Amino acid sequence: MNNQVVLQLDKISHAYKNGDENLQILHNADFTLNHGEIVALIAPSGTGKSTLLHIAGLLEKPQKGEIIIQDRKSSRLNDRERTQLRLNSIGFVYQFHHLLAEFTALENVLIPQLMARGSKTKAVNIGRDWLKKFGLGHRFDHYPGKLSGGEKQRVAIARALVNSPKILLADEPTGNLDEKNSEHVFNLLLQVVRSEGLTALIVTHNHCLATKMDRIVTLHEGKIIPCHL
Ligand SMILES: Nc1ncnc2c1ncn2[C@@H]1O[C@H](COP(=O)(O)OP(=O)(O)OP(=O)(O)O)[C@@H](O)[C@H]1O
Repeated sequence: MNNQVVLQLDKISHAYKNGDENLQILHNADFTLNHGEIVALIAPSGTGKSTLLHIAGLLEKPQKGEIIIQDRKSSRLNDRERTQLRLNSIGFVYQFHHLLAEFTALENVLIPQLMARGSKTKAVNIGRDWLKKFGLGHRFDHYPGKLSGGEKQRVAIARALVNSPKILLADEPTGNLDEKNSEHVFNLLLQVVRSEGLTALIVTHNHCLATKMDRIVTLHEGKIIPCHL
C-alpha cells in the first residue's frame, strides 16, 4: 500500500436543526483515506455515520470544510462536475440493495455504466465481468424477485463497482443479511476490493467484520478518531 491520499476531509462541520435543537454532527472533522486502504467506521446509532458517508461521497454539501477527491477540491466544482466526479470516482452500497425490480441483475448493474459512458456493448461485457467476480455468472437474466437476499446484495455491490470507482463507500453493506450470509458477502466484498486495489470506507456494527479491515475509526464529539476494539 502506498500513502497516496485518494479522499481527504478537511475541517468538515455539519449540523441539522431539530426544532430548537442544533444537532452538531461533524465539527472540524479531518479524515484521510489512503490508496488501497480499507477502513471500518463504527459508531453508535444516530452519531452521523450515514451523514459522513453522504458528505464524503458528494451527495450532501457540508456547511463548512473541504472534500478533496483525487486532488480535486469539491468546493471548486459546479453541480455537473460534482456529479461526474461522483459517477467516476465513487461507488455506493447501502444496507438495502435498491435494485430495480423490473430490471434483470445484468440490467441493474449496467445502469451506472450507461450513465457514465453510454456504449451498450462495452457496458454489457463490463457488467457481466463484475457479476462473475461476485459469483453471479449464472444469474445475469434473473430478476431481483428471483434472487436470494445475499445474491441481491452482491448484485448491488457489483453495480457500485461497475464504473471502477477508486473509492467504495458502504453503509452497513451486509446489515440486512443473516450472520452466515453476511460473513460470506462481506468476505467476497473485501476480497474483490483488495484484488482490484480499491479504497473503501465501510460502516458496520459488527466488530468481528471491522477487525478484518486495515484500520477502524469512530465518531466522537463531531470528530473522526481512531478506534481500538
Ligand atoms: N436531513 C436531516 N435533517 C435533520 N436531521 C437529520 C437529517 N439526517 C440525519 N439527521 C439526524 O442526524 C443524526 C445522524 O444521522 P445519521 O443517519 O447520519 O446517523 P447514523 O450514525 O448513520 O445512524 P444509524 O446507525 O442509526 O443509521 C440523527 O440524529 C438523525 O436523526
